[in-house]
Amino acid sequence: MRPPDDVLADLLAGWLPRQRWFAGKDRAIGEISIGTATELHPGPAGAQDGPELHHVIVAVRQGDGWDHYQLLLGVRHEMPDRLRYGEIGGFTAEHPDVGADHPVSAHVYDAVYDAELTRVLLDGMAAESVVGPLRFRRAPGTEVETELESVPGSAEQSNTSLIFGDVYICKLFRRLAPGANPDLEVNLALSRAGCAHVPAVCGWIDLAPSAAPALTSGLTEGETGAGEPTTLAMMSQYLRSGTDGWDMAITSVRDWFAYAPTVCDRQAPTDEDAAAAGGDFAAEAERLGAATATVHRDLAAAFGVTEMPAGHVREMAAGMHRQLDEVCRSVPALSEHETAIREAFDELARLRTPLTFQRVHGDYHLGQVMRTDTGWIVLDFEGEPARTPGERRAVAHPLRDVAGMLRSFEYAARYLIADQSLPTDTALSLETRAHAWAARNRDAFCHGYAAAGGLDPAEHAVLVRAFEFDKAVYEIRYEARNRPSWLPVPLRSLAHLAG
Ligand SMILES: Nc1ncnc2c1ncn2[C@@H]1O[C@H](COP(=O)(O)OP(=O)(O)O)[C@@H](O)[C@H]1O
Ligand SMILES: O=P(O)(O)O[C@H]1O[C@H](CO)[C@@H](O[C@H]2O[C@H](CO)[C@@H](O)[C@H](O)[C@H]2O)[C@H](O)[C@H]1O
Repeated sequence: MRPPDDVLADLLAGWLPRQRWFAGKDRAIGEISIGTATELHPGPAGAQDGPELHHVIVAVRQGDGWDHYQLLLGVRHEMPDRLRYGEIGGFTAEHPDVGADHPVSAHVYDAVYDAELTRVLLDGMAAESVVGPLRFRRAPGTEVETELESVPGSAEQSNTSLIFGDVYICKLFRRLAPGANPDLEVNLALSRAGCAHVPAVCGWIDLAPSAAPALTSGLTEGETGAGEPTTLAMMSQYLRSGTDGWDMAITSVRDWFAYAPTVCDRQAPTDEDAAAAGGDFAAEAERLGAATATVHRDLAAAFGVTEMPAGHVREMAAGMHRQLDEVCRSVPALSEHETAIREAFDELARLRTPLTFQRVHGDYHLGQVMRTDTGWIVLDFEGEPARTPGERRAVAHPLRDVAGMLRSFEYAARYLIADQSLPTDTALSLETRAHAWAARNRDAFCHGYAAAGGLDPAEHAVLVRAFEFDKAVYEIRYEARNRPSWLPVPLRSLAHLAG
């Protein structure tokens, strides 16, 4: 028993825009339709009075475009308090045994909060089950433990991750794109190649190509995944000793801000200043740079490299201008920096050197790396969520990732001072310190990257500057759509970059 499609669509219209992973907060929802619905628990022969688990793909129209989201829906007659947080709404259903004459009330909710139901995912992967169009997979040579309870991850993220007993982390891709997800593809290839900087993949779930029509409404032919299975979820080894790079960086920034302003307000702090402030991140930033160069080397070995003629650089610059056109229309505050950004893109277009492209991370930032007891581990090779599937899997220049991480140092430096209500003097002093923190860690990261065999960012300043601006423009659109309250963070750091 699940809500009739029209009832579910109505309930979702109010609930979806409140979800962190919903990527359309800047536009009104025009229409919602239910694509596939697959009962995962109790299954056709199961008991009728226990909680139910349904896997549902919904298509959401906003303006002329459709997006497809994956949901795990729980259905119960009685909602325990511990699940209220995920409640989507109540509905009236036919009684399962006696039918329409005896309606019963029920609740539908986000089942990621219900450990009683999410274990079905582990069971499915352990047994390599096939349920309707859903195919559960185990990584070759891996056994999947099933007696584990899940809790949803608390990290800042665009999808939803379930942590199973500190053993596995299973990421449910929320906004689906047809075809193999690059996160799975790259992680499998890098693990196979023995790369020490990625977690082991333990299993995954995909959607059979026959169900692809549920995902392709409104897409062009090139974006429809060409008969491949679509990745729905990926389960990896949980890095229990790990700390998120973002959390580490923010701790360091906090120490830096708290330290005596007379010293920290210098534009180029010394090692002694940093040591006295405590929580210095520069040594980690340098190690992170080195790990990044190693991952780039392994990606090049696993997927190959492509020499791009100089003409391609002009096309790349044109693409950056196009994104800027679009984002300036939706976020007018960006227009203030438009001239400086366009100049950087034009300078890029004038470069005459051929460039070596390869598979890269594609959305590299401090939230995508974890410091563990064995070193830095790189996560989430999914590419930027707002890009098309083709763009996410395309080769690119490795300094694009470097620029992404440089932007992340700028973000971390300004996250704590995004509050608009700070008195002007305080804001100015903190901005100076933010700049100093970012400059120190940017330098350390670039040094580590070049020393470990990566291209030296200092020798490719035009490229790095254009990539940084391009990323900043992307971020402004991302924040407007996903986390409007964060918009001041990239806007402020952009003001600095645009000088
Ligand atoms: N293998 C892992 N072990 C421990 N924590 C992880 C692991 N993978 C991801 N995380 C945590 O989950 C967060 C989000 O992961 P990520 O793959 O970036 O998700 P999303 O694509 O939804 O942003 C990371 O920042 C990290 O804190
Ligand atoms: O990690 P995702 O693949 O979901 O990436 C998206 O979300 C990120 C935020 O969760 C976003 O990153 C931006 O915010 C980060 C701080 O939360 C910051 O470290 C990054 O530098 C900044 O770009 C990312 O852009 C987006 O694609």
